[in-house]
Amino acid sequence: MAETAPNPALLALRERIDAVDLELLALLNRRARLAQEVGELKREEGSVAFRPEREAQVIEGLKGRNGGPLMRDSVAPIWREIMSACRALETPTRVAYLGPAGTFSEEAALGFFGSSIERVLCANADEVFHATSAGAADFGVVPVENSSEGVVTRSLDLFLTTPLFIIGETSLYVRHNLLRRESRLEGIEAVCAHPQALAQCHGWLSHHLPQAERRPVASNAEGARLASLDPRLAGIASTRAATEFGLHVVSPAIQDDAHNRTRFAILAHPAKHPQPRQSGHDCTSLVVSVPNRPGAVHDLLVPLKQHGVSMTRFESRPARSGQWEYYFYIDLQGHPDQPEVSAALAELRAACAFFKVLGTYPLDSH
Ligand SMILES: C=C(O[C@@H]1C=C(C(=O)O)C=C[C@H]1O)C(=O)O
Repeated sequence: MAETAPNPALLALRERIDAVDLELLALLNRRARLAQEVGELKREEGSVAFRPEREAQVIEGLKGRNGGPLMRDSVAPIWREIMSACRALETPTRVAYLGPAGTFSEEAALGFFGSSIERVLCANADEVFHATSAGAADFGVVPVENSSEGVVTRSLDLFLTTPLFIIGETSLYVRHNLLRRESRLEGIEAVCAHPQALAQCHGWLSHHLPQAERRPVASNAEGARLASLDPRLAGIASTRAATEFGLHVVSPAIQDDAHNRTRFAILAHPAKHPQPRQSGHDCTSLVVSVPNRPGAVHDLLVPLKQHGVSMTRFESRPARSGQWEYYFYIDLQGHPDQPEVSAALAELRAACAFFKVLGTYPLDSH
């Protein structure tokens, strides 16, 4: 297309945008200075910098008051970045998650904390729990549930054996792409990806690459890295991973379920981070087991009904006792500071052989 002379109306509008950007920059710095003062106060009090319930309230408040034309859904990602940058002036936030760069866990971590964080890349979920327990990271991010494949069993099992608790959640639309050094499907001998991704793309792989071996590796980004080294290999990963490893997107969105979503839990150590306060839209996660007698699971649900507390999730996992015993992972709506939630929890505790609150946290505000 031939370049035309710049339209004077366009130039004038751009000048006005530049002026607004300068105002915004000055306002953001005013906000940043206030956050620094908050940081000093918190240091004097010995309290932590990151307050997920406060951040959730800021975002909810602004979404409610947004007069447009900015889209309601644009508010959360913009303010998450602003708050991330402000928080970084109080103290660095070290976040552990499954690496290498380009994983969906990284996307979840950046979506929740914003990009002003220190990244602690881990080889698997066990390492994320370990880094967060041992203090090498302030927070951990692990996948807990996928909308097409169900629970991420390793993460749930690890909740039982560590002192960590959940301080937040975030979910992502997970779009898988077939990545390769070349831009065609022919000649792919193996597809390297995380077992969850291979499962989420099972139908597509059977149809389009029936001969190719499906090779499970530690992460999708690791699969992409392997594909960048060998033209016979393909990976299944995000477009960010394609950029990271210089690969072509041979086929986009190959997951069998168009609405494929993964939910991630944000973990912290209770000795270093307080339980988030009530935000108004909270979730409480528990893991319990019941005595092995008739009606025990029914008895679990009675206190919830009696106190009008909604259950949004009920998942069972084998207790590995060899006795057909189970742990139940339960999500309730509400915060223990609400009297009905606290009463229901006390009755539940009395009905259970094992009872552990995994955390109370603001619902995902995306
Ligand atoms: C500034 C604060 O500290 C952090 C940064 C926030 C922000 O930038 O709005 C909000 C909550 C905290 O995670 C605060 O607690 O108000």
